[in-house]
Amino acid sequence: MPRTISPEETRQQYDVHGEGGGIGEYLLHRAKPHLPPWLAGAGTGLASLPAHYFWSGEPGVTAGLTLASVALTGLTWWAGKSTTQQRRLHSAVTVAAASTWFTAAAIAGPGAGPLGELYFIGAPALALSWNIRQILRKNVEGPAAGADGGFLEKVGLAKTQVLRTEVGPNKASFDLQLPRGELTPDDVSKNLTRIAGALDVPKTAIRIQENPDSASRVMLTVVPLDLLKNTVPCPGPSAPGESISFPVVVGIYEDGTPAVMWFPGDPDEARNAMMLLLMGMTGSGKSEGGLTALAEILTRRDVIVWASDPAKKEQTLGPLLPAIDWAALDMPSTKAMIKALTAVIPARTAWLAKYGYKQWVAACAETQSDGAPGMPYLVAWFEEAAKTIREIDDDVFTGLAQEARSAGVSLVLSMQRASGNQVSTDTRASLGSSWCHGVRTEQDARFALDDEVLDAGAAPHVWKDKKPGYSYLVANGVPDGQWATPMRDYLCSVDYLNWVVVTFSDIRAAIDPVTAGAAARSADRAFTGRTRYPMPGTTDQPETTMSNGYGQDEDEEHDYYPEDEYDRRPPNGADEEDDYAEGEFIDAEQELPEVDQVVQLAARPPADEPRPKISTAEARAAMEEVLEEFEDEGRDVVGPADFMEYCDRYGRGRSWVSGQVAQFVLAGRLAETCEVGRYRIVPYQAAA
Ligand SMILES: Nc1ncnc2c1ncn2[C@@H]1O[C@H](COP(=O)(O)OP(=O)(O)OP(=O)(O)O)[C@@H](O)[C@H]1O
Repeated sequence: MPRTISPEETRQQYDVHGEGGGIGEYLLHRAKPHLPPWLAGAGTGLASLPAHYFWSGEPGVTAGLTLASVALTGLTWWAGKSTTQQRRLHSAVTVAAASTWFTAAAIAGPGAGPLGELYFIGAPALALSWNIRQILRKNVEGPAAGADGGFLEKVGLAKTQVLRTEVGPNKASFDLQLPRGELTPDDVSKNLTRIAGALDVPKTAIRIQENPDSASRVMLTVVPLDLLKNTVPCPGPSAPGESISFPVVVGIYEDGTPAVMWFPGDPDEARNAMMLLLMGMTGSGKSEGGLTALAEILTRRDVIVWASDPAKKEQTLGPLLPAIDWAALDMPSTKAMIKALTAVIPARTAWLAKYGYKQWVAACAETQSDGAPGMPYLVAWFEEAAKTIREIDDDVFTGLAQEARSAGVSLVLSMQRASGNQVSTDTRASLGSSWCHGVRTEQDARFALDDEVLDAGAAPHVWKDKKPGYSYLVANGVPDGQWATPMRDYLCSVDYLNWVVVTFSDIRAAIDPVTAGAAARSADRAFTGRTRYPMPGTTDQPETTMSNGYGQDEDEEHDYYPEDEYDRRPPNGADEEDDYAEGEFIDAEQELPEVDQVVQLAARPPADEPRPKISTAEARAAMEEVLEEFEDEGRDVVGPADFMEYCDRYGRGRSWVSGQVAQFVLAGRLAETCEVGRYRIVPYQAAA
């Protein structure tokens, strides 16, 4: 890396070119730095003469000089411990040789025995050894090459200085001072590929961050090893049962910090509600990333999701459908959802204003002071939005995105390529946040990421579809230093998605009367008759919610919210006939055993006595009670057949009970054993 050129070096350069005076002066000047070892040698020789004159024959001095010689050598060795081993040894040998010779010369005389020869051979040899070290330490290529071996010059950043270096285990950051008025951060961005090439790392390993206070300073970050290359399974909900105003964690950055996004705005943080463009070419992992975000959202207590996927229908959203309030899986219902949103947004904004909220905050979802039910946040998620936009007037989304912010609504549009043909510049601009996965070309990347993010080193076009789940998140609340930092989306297994759907079903918010009323008036049966999907583990068929009077009369708004709207499944399910214990196989050919006695245990219930009608929530609670009773009885292992003995308490058939047992397994309350159909009870604390 370059260093500052000192006045001394400048003068040396000046003199090298022979412009500083005559030859004698030049030679003296060049020799000066090498004279000290010679002067020290000469000084030692000269000092030995008076020392011998005064001290010869004095036994005390002899002992003192010998001790001083040893002490000086020891001190040199000790003092040299912070330097290189080579320099430490060289210094100690020099001091030992000089002090020993001086002691001998002071006692016996410098000319005694071999002392004279030793001096005239040893002193120049030692002085020369120091001169050689000094010459080798000097930069033979001259100051222009710099301490970085000319690296920055090679990559087009000549005269740049490194002000600060920070080196971590897999990350090196350099604060660069560019030559003022000559280079700008743009020149660094233009040269990122050269820098990456020179360092032999991929382009995505290099990023720059401009200094907000100076256009002549940038921070260059190099992350040589790709720590994101392994799939990162979703570690579980980040804030289970909390408000949607908590951050939604969707992946990790390369330094292991979580990648988070915020859906509602926060006036204290000057953060707007998120309107998100989720983009990436086919196979880049955007749908899986979307599922990760949706799964997080669906673990929160005060948010509902409306989602549309007219292209892939149930394929993408499949496992999450039971937790989604309105899933529009064809174009007519998607259009109805958009129409409903245009009515819902002003209705919600008016409600917020009525209760004195400037924008949606967690308190909006609580019961209000006058007893009015709260209003959960609404996330409207449009998969394959390009197809939808082709079918509708694109400007609808522009208006929706602009108005949704103040209505406690976030819009998410997912598409492969937000080009001008697919989505208008206005809509793109109104979305504000983007989550960009691999794309085909740099031009495509520009549809989702601003030039400044690309200039800072973001390069999703390098990934294409070869690195699924790699992404850049440029969203409200994400510090701009992270915008060009690659992240890896968590990958959620279907089991995990099922677990989320089941585990949080009880705390998940239901739609509020204002939103439901406005949607019903606007979309009518498309909303009121929307399909509800059965919980995983049950065999119930998707069910269409009944037309329940949502409709034209505004005064009936509070009636739009029937309490048990979600418990409309027929209480006995469609499978009651199938009400026998697992493992009971009846061989029709086998002869029946003879009856030897009849035991009457209890009066039989009348054959046509209906099962008690209780809601699904009550039935689930009863199942949980039964499980707890088993636990209290000290049973370790149970199976669906055990639960069936108590089916009157749930009023449900065998397949419903089996479904619930499957849900206990998904929730970790029961664990599979090696015996099919038998499950070990996991105590509550261990299951949590
Ligand atoms: N975060 C991830 N980590 C590891 N692998 C992933 C990740 N996300 C996706 N994948 C893999 O990439 C494949 C494609 O992902 P996905 O279906 O989400 O792509 P897509 O961008 O939605 O494509 P399309 O537009 O065709 O639906 C997945 O089947 C999965 O195997």
